[in-house]
Amino acid sequence: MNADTGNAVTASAVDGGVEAGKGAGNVLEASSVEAGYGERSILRQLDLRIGPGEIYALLGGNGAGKTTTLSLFLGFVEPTAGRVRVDGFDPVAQPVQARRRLAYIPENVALYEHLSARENVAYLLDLAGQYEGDEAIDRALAAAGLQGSAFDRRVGGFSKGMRQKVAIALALARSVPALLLDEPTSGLDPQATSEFNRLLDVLRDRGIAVLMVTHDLLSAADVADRIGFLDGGRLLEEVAADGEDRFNVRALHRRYAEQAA
Ligand SMILES: Nc1ncnc2c1ncn2[C@@H]1O[C@H](COP(=O)(O)OP(=O)(O)OP(=O)(O)O)[C@@H](O)[C@H]1O
Repeated sequence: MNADTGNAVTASAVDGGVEAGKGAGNVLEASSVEAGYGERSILRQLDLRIGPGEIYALLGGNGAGKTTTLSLFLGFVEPTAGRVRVDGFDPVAQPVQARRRLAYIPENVALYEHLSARENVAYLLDLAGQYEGDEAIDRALAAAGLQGSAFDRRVGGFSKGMRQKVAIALALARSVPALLLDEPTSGLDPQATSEFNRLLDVLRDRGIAVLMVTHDLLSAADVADRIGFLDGGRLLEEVAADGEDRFNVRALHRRYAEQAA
């Protein structure tokens, strides 16, 4: 995918304030969706619903349609049947409203390399017409787990984990109800992965609906509230976290390996 965090922000700059969402219960919703590229059908009867404060991990082998699912919510792929909503708005028919309610964090976060973390967030918020002073930005950067000493450093030298924190700070400062993540833990070491997962806990506490596309079963089992398995554009199975043990990781792994085979 080519979109970056800035695209969503820029597109949203034209829309005024974010009024209460129209989606009753579900922030991200795909119902009986058929979608593809040209004549090629990719997503088949896709049903996906993610509520406020819910973290949903979408797993599936290469080519299963995970990124296409993210593209649906971003309005880059138009369904040929069914319905897609972001906080009640149709991403194709109402792109400005839908994108204003959405933050998208790609596998590699694109930032302005010569600007500091604080300047990046300030600039992107300003473009969105949502700049409310540096104090709010500092609060968002701190909530995203970035160390204070990094606020004024150019992001050019930041690790993937630090760049994600800047992008999440932007999402927090924009007060978006929904967040899309594309393979957020690929290339992160176990400590950075664990830090990232704890950051998702913060997003859950703030009531943000998170759709995370990933191959990282352990991370999904650690942080997700529900895990969905996509295969050939169909959602084959959904499992929900249950009790203290949350998920049976061995069973999940078996399931995933069978499906990918
Ligand atoms: N822009 C496009 N035009 C045509 N076909 C595409 C396009 N983007 C993706 N596809 C095809 O759609 C199918 C699903 O791709 P998608 O990127 O959604 O899968 P994925 O589950 O994200 O895979 P991966 O884990 O490899 O990222 C693949 O067969 C892919 O080749």
